[in-house]
Amino acid sequence: MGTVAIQLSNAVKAYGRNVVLAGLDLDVERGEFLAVLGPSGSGKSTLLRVLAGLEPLDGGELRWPDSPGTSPPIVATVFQQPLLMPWLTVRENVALGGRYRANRTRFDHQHVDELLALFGLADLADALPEELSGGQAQRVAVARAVAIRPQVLLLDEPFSALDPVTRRGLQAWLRDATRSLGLTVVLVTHDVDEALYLATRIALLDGSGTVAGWWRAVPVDDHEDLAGHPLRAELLASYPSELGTATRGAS
Ligand SMILES: Nc1ncnc2c1ncn2[C@@H]1O[C@H](COP(=O)(O)OP(=O)(O)OP(=O)(O)O)[C@@H](O)[C@H]1O
Repeated sequence: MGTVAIQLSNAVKAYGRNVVLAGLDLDVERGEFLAVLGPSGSGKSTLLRVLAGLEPLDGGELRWPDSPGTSPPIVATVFQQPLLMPWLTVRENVALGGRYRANRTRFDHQHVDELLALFGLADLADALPEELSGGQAQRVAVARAVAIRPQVLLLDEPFSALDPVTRRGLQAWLRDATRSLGLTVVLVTHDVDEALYLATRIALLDGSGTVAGWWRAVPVDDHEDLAGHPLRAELLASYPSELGTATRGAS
């Protein structure tokens, strides 16, 4: 196992009588791309909010073994919707991320320009969000998140609202971008193929608030190779058909 960046132990989270995380253990290794799979309502978004520090736990512990002292790593989160500031240009939206970091009052123009170039947004720098396609807007959202120079990037189904072709393109782009930045990534998704294309490790939630199984994965280079991916059938067979009905676990 690699160096553990985030460790969640025996996590419990309930909304009233609805117990969403029921003693869940999860670790995130530094530099990995972890995909968390699970059916709708299994607690993926809740788990991500817990990892982001946006949601307090009712039980258990969140630790950052790899960080100095007890301070958490710098974590950036991207949600299903891009949530861009509609009155700011692409450049200003991306710069906003960098400005929040360390309470900067001025934009780091060079860093913003580098990100715009890396994310293929240079030509759109002066566009407003209303002029962007869904895929372009989500790229801006990721660039804005990365502008705070995070160690960990948390992604909550960032491409779920996009058409399949755009989605594939963005998956390829995300993989290249996060690799070149050396980020630790946690992606929650209900799409087995998205997990197999992107992830170096996969956790499947069982629909009862714990993890049904873990898999090490070797991402494929081409979407066309996903149909024959050796883990695909196993993951699909293990996938809970509804909440609380995982068919079998895996190691
Ligand atoms: N803020 C909240 N208040 C009350 N209940 C919540 C809240 N957030 C989530 N829940 C409930 O927790 C459960 C898990 O929701 P969550 O959004 O984490 O699941 P999910 O796996 O991400 O689902 P989806 O794939 O549909 O987004 C659901 O029953 C949901 O209704």
